Amino acid sequence: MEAGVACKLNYPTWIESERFGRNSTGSLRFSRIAKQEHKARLVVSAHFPVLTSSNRFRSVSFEVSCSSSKNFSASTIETGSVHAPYDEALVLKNKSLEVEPYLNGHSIYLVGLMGSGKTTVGKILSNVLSYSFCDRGKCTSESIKEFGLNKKEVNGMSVAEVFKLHGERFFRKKETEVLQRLSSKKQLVVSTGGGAVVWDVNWDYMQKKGVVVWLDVPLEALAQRIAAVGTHSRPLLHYEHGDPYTKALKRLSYLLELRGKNYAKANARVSLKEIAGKLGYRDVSDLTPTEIAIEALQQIEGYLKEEGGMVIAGL
Ligand SMILES: Nc1ncnc2c1ncn2[C@@H]1O[C@H](COP(=O)(O)OP(=O)(O)O)[C@@H](O)[C@H]1O
Ligand SMILES: O=C(O)C1=C[C@@H](OP(=O)(O)O)[C@@H](O)[C@H](O)C1
Repeated sequence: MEAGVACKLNYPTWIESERFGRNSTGSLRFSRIAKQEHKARLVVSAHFPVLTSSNRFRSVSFEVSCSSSKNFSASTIETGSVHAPYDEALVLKNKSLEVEPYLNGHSIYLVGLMGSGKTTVGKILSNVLSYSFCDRGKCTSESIKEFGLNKKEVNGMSVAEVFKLHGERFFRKKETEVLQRLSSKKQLVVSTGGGAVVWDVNWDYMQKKGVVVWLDVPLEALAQRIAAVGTHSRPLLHYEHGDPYTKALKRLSYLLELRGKNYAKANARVSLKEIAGKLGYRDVSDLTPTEIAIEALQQIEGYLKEEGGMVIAGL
């Protein structure tokens, strides 16, 4: 009987379709009742190892045991291993469902140096949580579109032009005005500008109904990303000389020294170095934006759990 039941059940398909969670290593048990034949209960115990950058599949070793309504003592009918894909979209969705009750409508404000992925990761978070995405001021939801300020443009001018015509202080004041207006809204993911952390008043606005998350990316990785897209839209890099990578690295090192303590005030920190280490990757550039978004949710959950849930004023 056992062999017959076992043949009809495709364990690899089960294993691939089950929720593995995000732990880098661990084990799971799950069971199915086979209704046909003799009402047999099959239990699969699966053990999965650390992910490596060279292989986004997990080699899952499993043991299948079977018991029936007539014979309760389980006997092992098969052991083996399968290659189960790591479905990051599914893991992200599951994580967002887990975090939502703790988040309870709090907005998420992403902070970090320019190029740290606030826009890229922010869009992923807003999609999975069904929150509006705001690239500083301009949001995807109609009701808040009137803010009309976004990263690339201020009143029709590029950020670089605003810096040139009106100076950095004018830009910062606009940034603060926008954060003030966003601060009364819930269910937003806001990609702030790299310098938004410097003015204390901005923290009051971001934390009024929001959790602040710092995307902590190594400087070399940031410089590489910026060099790949050019420095034209980031006026603070124009002060330096050299090729785009060198310009970015020099200025970002200076900015990190200046702002490091401000970023460290964030409620949750997403360290790319730490995620890469946890997942067994050699380099932070192996991380996908979705993997970073998953870690962001994980850190937000940790923070909110520690804070005893919904402590943010006004929620
Ligand atoms: N995890 C990542 N891996 C590789 N490139 C990334 C990653 N996240 C963002 N980028 C790239 O880096 C650049 C800056 O990202 P962006 O999201 O605009 O950063 P920010 O909004 O913090 O300035 C973009 O070209 C983007 O495609
Ligand atoms: O670090 C900063 O002070 C700035 C970062 C830029 O935004 P990103 O962080 O989106 O690049 C932009 O706001 C402006 O160039 C100033």
